[in-house]
Amino acid sequence: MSYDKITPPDSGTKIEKMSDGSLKVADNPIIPFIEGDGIGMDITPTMRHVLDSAVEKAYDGKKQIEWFEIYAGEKAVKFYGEDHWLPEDTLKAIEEYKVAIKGPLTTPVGGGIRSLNVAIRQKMDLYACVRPVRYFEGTPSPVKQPELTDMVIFRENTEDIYAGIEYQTGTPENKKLKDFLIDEMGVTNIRFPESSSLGIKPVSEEGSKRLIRSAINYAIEQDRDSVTLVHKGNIMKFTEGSFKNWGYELAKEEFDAEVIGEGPWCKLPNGIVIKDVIADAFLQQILTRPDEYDVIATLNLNGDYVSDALAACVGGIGIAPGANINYETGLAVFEATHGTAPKYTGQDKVNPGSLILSGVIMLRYMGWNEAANLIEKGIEASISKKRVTYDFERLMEGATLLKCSEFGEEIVKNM
Ligand SMILES: NC(=O)C1=CN([C@@H]2O[C@H](COP(=O)(O)OP(=O)(O)OC[C@H]3O[C@@H](n4cnc5c(N)ncnc54)[C@H](OP(=O)(O)O)[C@@H]3O)[C@@H](O)[C@H]2O)C=CC1
Ligand SMILES: O=C(O)CCC(=O)C(=O)O
Ligand SMILES: [Mg+2]
Repeated sequence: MSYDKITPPDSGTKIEKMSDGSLKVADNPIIPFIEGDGIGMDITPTMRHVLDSAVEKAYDGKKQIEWFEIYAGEKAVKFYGEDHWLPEDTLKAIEEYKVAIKGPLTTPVGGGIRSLNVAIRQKMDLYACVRPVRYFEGTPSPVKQPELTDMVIFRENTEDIYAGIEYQTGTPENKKLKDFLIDEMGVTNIRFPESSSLGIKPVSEEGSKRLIRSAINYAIEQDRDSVTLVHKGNIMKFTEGSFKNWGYELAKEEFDAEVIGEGPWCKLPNGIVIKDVIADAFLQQILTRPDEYDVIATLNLNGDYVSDALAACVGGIGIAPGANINYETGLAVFEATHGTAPKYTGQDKVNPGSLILSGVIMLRYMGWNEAANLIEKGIEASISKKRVTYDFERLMEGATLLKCSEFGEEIVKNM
């Protein structure tokens, strides 16, 4: 593949997807990375240092990641020029090297460019946003029993209102759509038609089923107890309600699930329960009875809200990791759940834990479990010694405040 402005490292090997579905990962895979805006400049170098140290230690120097910097966001504009927020080079590199990791990217509110994070997911068709939420012993938490929270969120990543089909009030497109809805579809309940902006929420059977299928497959592989479909189908009957119905249909047709009692809950032959809950009730129950939930499958916007809320239960957004995956093509981009936290940019202050743990999921995806285990051990030990960044330190008694890079060193020391 030829690139316009970037050059892959001289040494290193591409990760390949094999015909049996597995990934072929050499001892020196090339991994593209996007530094990210805002605190990206703080957390990304720390993440790379921790991953490199873990790989070196786990494999006695026999394995090594060959990092390949690619660009998006503000750094892309500096490197490629005005309006080049997501260069073609970047998409090509992700496609060519299959597995990449990124820092957060800024999205302006109410105007300006649409989300580059969402664009990467949509353009690469990374339909499953997988966000595991677990508790690390000793982490400060606002809930009484944070150790009861152990969930893996599967958030649909390509549809829903994130499709960006929106028409601002006052534009000709908005008027055209409104006229169509009122005159041809007989819509009477747009409360203030003259001043309403409009948005469209596409939710498909195919998109819902592939996401729910990946959640059920994960539950089977990881021996989990249940998969819960989280939706707001009482209000949005044909989008969120259909998501729920398609989920049960898939469980029965593809996984031989049997209906429990009157239904609609059902059970797979291996005992995994498929159930559903309305999103607002779910958001209160994750605080009151988190142990009733395990793998979660939900739509894009619900998944966004649920991710940050669950992260808060186990110590905050500073240690909430994520992955964007297409299980058919094998393409995967790993990224933290949090954003660019601009007020902390360049201060070497924030918690790099989210991006480091995203790196841990990436190592597991590559089959490098020994290195992943070392990093988790290092994080656990650093937290239990109360040597932590500001977000944990302000909530812990007797903790030592570390900078972002110092926390990275602490993890390495404790591996
Ligand atoms: N995937 C992505 O790239 C994402 C990008 N974004 C984008 O990021 C920008 C900022 O979004 P915003 O809503 O402020 O959300 P952020 O997640 O960036 O920050 C909100 C708050 O979360 C806390 N926080 C975030 N990251 C860390 C960390 N690493 N360590 C410790 N605390 C952390 C801070 O809390 P406190 O103030 O209490 O210290 C911070 O003020 C927006 O442009 C948004 O669109 C948002 C989410 C995801
Ligand atoms: O793209 C953005 O700016 C926000 C994305 C986000 O909040 C998320 O992925 O959780
Ligand atoms: Mg979010």
